[in-house]
Amino acid sequence: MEQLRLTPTPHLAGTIKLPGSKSISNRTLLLAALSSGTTLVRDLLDSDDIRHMLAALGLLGVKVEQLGNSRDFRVQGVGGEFPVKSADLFLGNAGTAFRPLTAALALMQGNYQLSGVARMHERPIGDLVDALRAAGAEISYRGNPGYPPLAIGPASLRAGEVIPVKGNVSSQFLTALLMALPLTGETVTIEVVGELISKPYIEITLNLMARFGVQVERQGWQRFVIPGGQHYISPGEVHVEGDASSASYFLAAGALAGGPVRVEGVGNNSIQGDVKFADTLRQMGVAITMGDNWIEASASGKLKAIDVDLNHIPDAAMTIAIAALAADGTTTLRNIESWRVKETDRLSAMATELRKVGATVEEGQDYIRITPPAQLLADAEIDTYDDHRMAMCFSLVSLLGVPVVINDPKCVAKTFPDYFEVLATLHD
Ligand SMILES: O=C(O)C1=C[C@@H](OP(=O)(O)O)[C@@H](O)[C@H](O)C1
Ligand SMILES: C=C(OP(=O)(O)O)C(=O)O
Repeated sequence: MEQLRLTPTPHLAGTIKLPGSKSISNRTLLLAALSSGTTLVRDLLDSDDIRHMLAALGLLGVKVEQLGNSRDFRVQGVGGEFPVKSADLFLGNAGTAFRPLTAALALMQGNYQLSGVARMHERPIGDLVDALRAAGAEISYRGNPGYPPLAIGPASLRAGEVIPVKGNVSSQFLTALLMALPLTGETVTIEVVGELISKPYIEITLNLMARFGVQVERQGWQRFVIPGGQHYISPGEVHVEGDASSASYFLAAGALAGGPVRVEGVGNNSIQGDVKFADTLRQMGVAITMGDNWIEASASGKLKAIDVDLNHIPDAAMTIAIAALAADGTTTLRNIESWRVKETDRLSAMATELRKVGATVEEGQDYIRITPPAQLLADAEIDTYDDHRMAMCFSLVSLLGVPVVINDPKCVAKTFPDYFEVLATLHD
């Protein structure tokens, strides 16, 4: 097993340029592929999740050209229908590829097989499959009911139905329906059953759909009407902004190790909900400044313990669990049950690994309560569970005065392959 030992770095400052947003990269690739016209996608993220989407689109007959060695890509849209009608797609552990492709392929009148890594086969997809079946899709489970792998056949679409979808397990199911159902050309109503989680991700979806010419009428978070007769049309160019979840590690570094640390690529103009991570740091007493395209964090004394609902920023919320190690008391993160069905059971993993550095942790079904120790334990060997965010989060322990060992650090490849190299560019 590979291990990375990070030595204590009491003070860090500097500026980093963020890699592209995962959520925007994969949505933009799919929308560009489904649209009519050619789209120049600029500053696409370079990571495993995006490679899986690119490979899938290639197998489905979409022409995507990388411009030299840049992260700019030219996507030739297929005008609503993939030319390849039969394909076997492997999508790793990329939720932003698996869920939206399931919905789009369910409408393609072809035969497709979708699979992923073992963990992807433990991540639920039943609520999305139920919703697609209500629209007339033909989808079967090749393993356990409710989970990938899936087999998709030609649909017998039912026009004019109201499609119900549960919103309490993953917002990606609603995102997938929103992106795919305009392909039917019919007016479609999607009704969210129960409380919708991770709401800001739906704003990203609607924003990008609008850029590709498809408008959705919404009544709050409960009802989404896609008027018929709309088609995705390339806007010509889409720039992928920096990843706001990846920004959280550097902003936390500024908060824990003096700073100032500035991230470039997200700011006031961002369409990503995870920029709100900065507000939570502010609540903890961190000094935050923000421009249209940058955010800066620096420490201003000991962090304050907080009790917060973080349902709106489930990914960046993990970084708050680490900031809690530097707080003046017990911090409680609430309404984060979706952590249990992500790259690993993150509530259990976070509790186990925080205890290794000496924290007292209470793990609830949908919350975690963290009390820092008087003295952090040195050289804790942190297991990462093939979860990029576990590795990136626990790297920050080295900013709290003790060395830390990260097991299997390469799992950061899911969203941020050169994370540790970029972290090392911050200086004393
Ligand atoms: O739509 C998206 O781009 C995402 C939605 C969130 O998932 P859930 O809606 O499952 O919480 C988030 O955790 C994931 O990393 C990306
Ligand atoms: C939950 C995550 O990924 P996915 O897009 O696979 O759901 C994540 O990146 O934290």
